[in-house]
Amino acid sequence: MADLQEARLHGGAPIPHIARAMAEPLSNLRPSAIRLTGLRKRFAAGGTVALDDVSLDVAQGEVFGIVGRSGAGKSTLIRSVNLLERPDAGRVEVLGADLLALDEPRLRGARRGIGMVFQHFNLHTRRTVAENIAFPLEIAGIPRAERAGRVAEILPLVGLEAKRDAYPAQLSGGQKQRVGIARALASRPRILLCDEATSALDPETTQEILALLRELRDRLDLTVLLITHEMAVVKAVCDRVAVMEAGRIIEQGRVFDVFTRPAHATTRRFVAEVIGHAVPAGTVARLPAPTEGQERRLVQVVFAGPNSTRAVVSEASRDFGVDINIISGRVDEIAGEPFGVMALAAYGPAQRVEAALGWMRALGLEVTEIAP
Ligand SMILES: Nc1ncnc2c1ncn2[C@@H]1O[C@H](COP(=O)(O)OP(=O)(O)OP(=O)(O)O)[C@@H](O)[C@H]1O
Repeated sequence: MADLQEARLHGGAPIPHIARAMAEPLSNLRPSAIRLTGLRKRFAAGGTVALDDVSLDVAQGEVFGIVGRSGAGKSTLIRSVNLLERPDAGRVEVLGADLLALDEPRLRGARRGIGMVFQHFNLHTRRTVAENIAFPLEIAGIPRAERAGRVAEILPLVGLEAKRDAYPAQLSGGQKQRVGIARALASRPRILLCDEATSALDPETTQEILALLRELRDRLDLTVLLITHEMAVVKAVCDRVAVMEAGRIIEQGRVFDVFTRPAHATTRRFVAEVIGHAVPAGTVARLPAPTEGQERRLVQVVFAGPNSTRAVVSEASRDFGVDINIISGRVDEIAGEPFGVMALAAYGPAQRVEAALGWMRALGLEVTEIAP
């Protein structure tokens, strides 16, 4: 019961090992790579507001995800970072440069430091893999010999040496996206923007591409900003995430914190898609009713950090004299940290049930009521 005593000593505040898990995010330790301030964008007078006062700070070396439903403003936001979309108001700073203040030649230079990967790869079908990768360098006027050198440097990074002379039609979806990533890296950017880069891929290939992005981030010290409508992508690859809705960022934070403590209802729905803790109504209907003098509380318990594998249910049941029925449960890993979620039905005299749930909360677990 060491954890319980520790939790009591700390009066229900986050206990030290959980506080440690929430330690300094990368964003506080490294300078900013992308800083967006007060961005606004409306495509037509009286039309939808695509960006409504959006501010965002992405640290160098981070993989930062923007998640939101269709129409939330994600594409407009990511395209604002290299000014493919010009905001009506606000400030766009990339690696310290104020992009909106640059003239055209300087903006072209700044854009070479920002690679972009697209959902549908956008490859030239009549060019080979090597020629596709070299294409942006050709446009930038880089001599042939140097282009060849860069291509030779990049191909092994994306695992495509053997496909150098293949045409896009001869490649799988995952290989096509590797070409898309290689092409984005051709100008040796410091920043990679990924616009739904895995949305056209099957789940297994998605995981491969996401792993590649992380590996490239580590090897090349890239900053990666990606947009997605899938929380599973965020879970697999991001360090931090911002959730967008109707042109606004409604929540942002470390992926682990957003998954374990989503503050906004929309975020909770996104998180539920991945960790699947919704309890079917039929299951709830079949649960036994509480007996005379007892109550039944349906709760969702989120286990994070060191307590994710603790025998909380049996401890609570034994120490507080309540019966606990496990309706559903799973343990997972998010951003390398253990994480579990369970739906429980607790039966017993009201005070004892309340004490058991209070004890779980004091351990640092998130306990929320599920509507019966
Ligand atoms: N070129 C455009 N002209 C007019 N309206 C636009 C244009 N581009 C986007 N919009 C509108 O701006 C809003 C935000 O769109 P945006 O594409 O940024 O959202 P999204 O989150 O990326 O969605 P999706 O995943 O469907 O692309 C939407 O209402 C959309 O209809």
